Formats: sequence, C-alpha cells, structure tokens
Amino acid sequence: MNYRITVLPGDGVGPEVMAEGMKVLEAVAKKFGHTFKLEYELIGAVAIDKTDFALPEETLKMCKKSDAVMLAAVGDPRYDDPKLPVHPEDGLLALRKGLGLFANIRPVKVFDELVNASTLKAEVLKGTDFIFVRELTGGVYFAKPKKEWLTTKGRKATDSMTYSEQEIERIVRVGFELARSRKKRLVSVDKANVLKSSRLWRQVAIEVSKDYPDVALSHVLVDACAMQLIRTPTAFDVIVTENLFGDILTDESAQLAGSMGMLPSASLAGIPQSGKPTFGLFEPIHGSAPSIAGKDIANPIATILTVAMMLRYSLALEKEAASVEKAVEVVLKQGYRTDDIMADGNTRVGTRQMGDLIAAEV
Ligand SMILES: NC(=O)c1ccc[n+]([C@@H]2O[C@H](COP(=O)([O-])OP(=O)(O)OC[C@H]3O[C@@H](n4cnc5c(N)ncnc54)[C@H](O)[C@@H]3O)[C@@H](O)[C@H]2O)c1
Ligand SMILES: CC(C)[C@H](C(=O)O)[C@@H](O)C(=O)O
Ligand SMILES: [Mg+2]
Repeated sequence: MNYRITVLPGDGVGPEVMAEGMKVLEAVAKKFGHTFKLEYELIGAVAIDKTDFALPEETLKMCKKSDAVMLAAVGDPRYDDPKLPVHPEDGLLALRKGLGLFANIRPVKVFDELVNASTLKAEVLKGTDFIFVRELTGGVYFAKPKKEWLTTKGRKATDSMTYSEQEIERIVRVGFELARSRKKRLVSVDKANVLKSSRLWRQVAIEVSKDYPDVALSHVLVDACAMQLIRTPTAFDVIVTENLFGDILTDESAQLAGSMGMLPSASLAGIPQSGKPTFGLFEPIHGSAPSIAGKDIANPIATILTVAMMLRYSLALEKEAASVEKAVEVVLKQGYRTDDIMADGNTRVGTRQMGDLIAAEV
C-alpha cells in the first residue's frame, strides 16, 4: 500500500532521532512491500528562523493531507527568553489544537533488559506496563485568558484550568476503551480535594463509568499518583488525566523505563479502534535535549517506538508495528545501549548505530 506521512524533525536532537525512525520505516517498507511518501516540513525554532512562525501554514496544510504525522521535538535555548513574542513550543501546541488531537496515548513499558537502567530498584520495575491517556487540547495549556498584565502593585499573570463536561467525557471514554482492551482497570487522576475543574472531572468520570460496568474505575489524587508511580508502578493498567498533570507524570514515568529517550506517544483525534485507522500525530515524549544535540548520542528508541505506534494506530498495520517493537527488544537483548541507558556489561552505541541495528532486525 501507499501512505503519505508528514515528517517534522524540528529542533535539537529532533533531526537525529527522526533520521533513525525513518531508517526503520524504510526497513518496514522493504520487508512488507509498502511505499511511504515522506513530506518534510518545518516546525519549532527552525520554522521561526525561516518564516517567523512556529507552525507555518504550509506545515499545517501538509499535515491535514497526510495519513499520519511524525514529529521528533521542538525547543531551542535561543528562543527561551519569555519576552519573545513567539516560542518553538507554540508550534506544537497549535499543531495539536489545529488537528483536534485531544487524546495523547503514552505507553510506559519497562523492558526486562532495562530494569537495571533506572535509578529505581529492578524488583520494583519488573513487569511495569501501563498506559497514560493524557488530555491534550484543554486545561491550563489553552486557558482563556492567558496573559500577563501590570497592576498598581506589580505584574500579574494568569492561565486558569477550564474543562467542559464534553472535553472530559471524550478523553475519559478513551481511557475506558483502552482499559477494556487490557486488564480492565482505569485510574482517573485529578486534584478533586482542591480544584473545581477536578471535581467536575471526577463526576463526569463516574457518570461515564456506567457505560463500562466491566471496567473498575478508581480515583487517585495527582500528588498521591506521583508517589505511587515510583512506589508500585506495576499496580497501574490505564491512567487517564488532564493535560498538565499528564505532562508531568509522564516525564516521571520515563524514568521507570530508564530514560526520556524510551517513551513514545500517539496524539489522536478519536478513540483508537483495533484494525481501523485513526489519524494522529506521533511524537516521542522527550524534548529537543539541546545539550546532547549533534553528538550522535541521543537515544532514538522513543522515536522508533513512535513509528510503531503510527503504523498501528493511523495506518492499521499491526504486523508491521509489532515487527518494529520486536526489533527494539532483540537489539536490547543483544546488549546494545545508547549512553542514557548504559549499564555494566552493555555495548555502547551511538544514535545512528542504534538505528542501523534496529532497522536490520525488522
Ligand atoms: N514534544 C516536544 O517537542 C518537547 C517535549 C519536552 C520538551 N520540549 C522542549 O525541549 C527543550 C528541552 O527541554 P527539557 O530539557 O526540559 O526536556 P528534554 O526532554 O529535552 O530533556 C530532558 C532530559 O532528558 C534527556 N533526553 C531527552 N531526550 C533524550 C534522548 N532521546 N536520548 C537521551 N537523552 C534524552 C536530556 O538530555 C535531558 O537530560 C525545551 O525547549 C522544551 O520546551 C519539547
Ligand atoms: C514542549 C511542550 C509544549 C510539550 C507539552 O508540554 O505538552 C512537551 O513537554 C510534551 O510533553 O510533549
Ligand atoms: Mg512534556
């Protein structure tokens, strides 16, 4: 089959890890007889440099015409100054919003081979395999108003957390559907002991649960969740939460998997259904990691696993997705590691070599 993919390498380590992701996609094309037509576009700091916009119109248009979109990372210290009118991250937020991608699926799987790569104890980590469902187009990220102003007593700024019941319902449903296809346990994370928006979140989650009597719903406060994630990560199956909580808790969870360079994600416009394509943007959860950019040391596995998620969710190519995931596992079993996940007895490889090794196993 022929597929059209928009590729957004972005900034920092983005182009390096994306090159390895595309290498692996090419191996999939060869093995399974597909054609992936790749259209490279700008986003983030590289887009601001060339066009003054973090998300040029051309990029959004191309994404809308594609079967799926791959993005590596945005962000550049040159644009960190809060006084600047535009930041690279604005491009990613505008893309998620512009494509209606409200459901961000972030699987957290600890490979047996990597239980010694984390700062946490191997016996705590072994068997960890859960999925975060992060709401992606609401909450404080898209607050209205979102502004800074001057008062007689000094400066003030606001971004308030607002959620409508419709926004909560659609993301909670994604959580229930995923839980139904797994161990049938859904944890809804909120801060209902303090926040009004969380109280509504909890009420709606309970209302939606009536449609899923086969799934056990429980509620955990976000601070307690942060603690439980590192105490007993194996207790979780599917976790659904709002945008900012999900952002924070998934970086924490990356450390369970050994590194930020290990976690993939899918940002979808609907509930994923087995065998049916759901349009999406596929992005590792990590950022542009500027301090390691250009050194051939970034871990490309998050991006390669993200390619697998794209094959599964947007192209409905399950066999192909599984072969990429298997290839990652095989190479980890052989003991090859990038810097971030090195342990005693492993063989250190660079970004490109890791990509070569995985592509060869597809
Ligand atoms: N989705 C995205 O595009 C995205 C996500 C997070 C942060 N950012 C942006 O990236 C920039 C840097 O942010 P940050 O430092 O907070 O987060 P980061 O994820 O870029 O880096 C956090 C830590 O993880 C390491 N790391 C990240 N990716 C890695 C990889 N593939 N292999 C090995 N190590 C890796 C980094 O070296 C650093 O130590 C900022 O501009 C931020 O806004 C973008
Ligand atoms: C870069 C930033 C806008 C983004 C987010 O906060 O969603 C990132 O941290 C992520 O997790 O994808
Ligand atoms: Mg983040």
